Amino acid sequence: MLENESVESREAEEFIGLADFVAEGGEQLSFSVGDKLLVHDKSSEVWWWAEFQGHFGYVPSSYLNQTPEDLEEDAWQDDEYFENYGTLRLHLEMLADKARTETYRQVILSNSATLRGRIILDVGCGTGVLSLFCATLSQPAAVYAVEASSMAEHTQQLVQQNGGEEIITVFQERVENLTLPAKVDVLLSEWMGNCLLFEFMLESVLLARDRWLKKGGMMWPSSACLTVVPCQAFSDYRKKVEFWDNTYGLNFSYLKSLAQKEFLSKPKFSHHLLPEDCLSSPADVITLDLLTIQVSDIERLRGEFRFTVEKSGMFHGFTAWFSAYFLSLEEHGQTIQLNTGPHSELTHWKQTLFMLDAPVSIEKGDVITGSLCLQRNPVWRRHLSIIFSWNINSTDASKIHTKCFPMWR
Ligand SMILES: NC(=[NH2+])NCCC[C@H]1O[C@@H](n2cnc3c(N)ncnc32)[C@H](O)[C@@H]1O
Repeated sequence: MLENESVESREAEEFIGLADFVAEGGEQLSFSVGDKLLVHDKSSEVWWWAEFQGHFGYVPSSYLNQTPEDLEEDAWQDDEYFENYGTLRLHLEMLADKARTETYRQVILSNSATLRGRIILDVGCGTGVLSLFCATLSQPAAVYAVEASSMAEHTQQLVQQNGGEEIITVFQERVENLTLPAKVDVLLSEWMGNCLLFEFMLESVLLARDRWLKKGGMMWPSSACLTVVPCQAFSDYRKKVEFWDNTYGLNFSYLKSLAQKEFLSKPKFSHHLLPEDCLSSPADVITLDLLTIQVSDIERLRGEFRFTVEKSGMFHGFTAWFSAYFLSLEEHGQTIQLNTGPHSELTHWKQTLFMLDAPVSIEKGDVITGSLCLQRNPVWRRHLSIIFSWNINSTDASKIHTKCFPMWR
């Protein structure tokens, strides 16, 4: 053991667990999200020799994150985050997204009578477009438009130039640090990131809800869900991996494993999934009730799925997207849905593609069962890991495949 320790104690690096890992077989080492492990040997790409609480074993490198020595930048990366939102680029992208912006406009228009005399909080108002919809399409008593970035200075101007200054008060502040004049009847926000949670602005929305939403108040969106479908992705796989088989007549297939690691280990944002590439009907795997969900719940969200393949083809991976639902303020009013999936009008989020390391040929009637886990990054608080576990036509635990996709750290 002494010899082992002297070898082990050399150049050990500290890493942090991004998600729970359950060892299969004696050689592997189990750990939970947030655990700090000492990695002694990274000679293999995929499996590292690590130590945790005096035990040694192999751990999957994709489940580990380097712990920043001293977190010189804050874990929320707020400076960079709010600097980005202080420029027009992202706001133009969101405002140019008609499906997104028109849905919110429709929600306010169809509830305009009931909004009369109410107080509305717009969390992360950006240019103030939603607050201006409230002030021009209905007669609320007040709208509190909260925006932490420097965009708020322009928002003040836009409110004045669109006749909203009687109703709308703009606050340039993080909503968590804010004292409002009164509690509110409606909390309105467009907080959804890629795969629903990325950026974790939802935490700010929930903290604002807990502090400022009146009992019986309305959350808009009221609920949201993450939807998943097994899919084909021939073009992506051809362009990223098969490309190396024949590169100007040369055989570069030696690079394919590097290509898999570089291009397939992270999710692909802004993927445009075509309906014909869906291998089965999609399923809502995770659903959030925005009135009752707690901040602690969003550390780790998990859902199961079971897909019956409806067409033979190649199983390249999974595609995910989200929907948001807006309950009516009127007793029997109609719920409005913003669906960012392949069967709805394209939005700026598009969909997110998660590719398997190697595609699997699949037949009509095959059954893909498994689970999806959204695990918040224990260090970088706006990031998460998405872990897919699945198997095909079997419930035999030994045949379960698992892949952990960091988004992004
Ligand atoms: N759907 C998204 N993924 N992002 C769109 C909304 C993001 C807007 O909310 C602002 N914002 C984000 N977090 C906060 C916060 N805690 N307090 C105030 N404004 C915020 C941010 O500056 C930006 O203008």
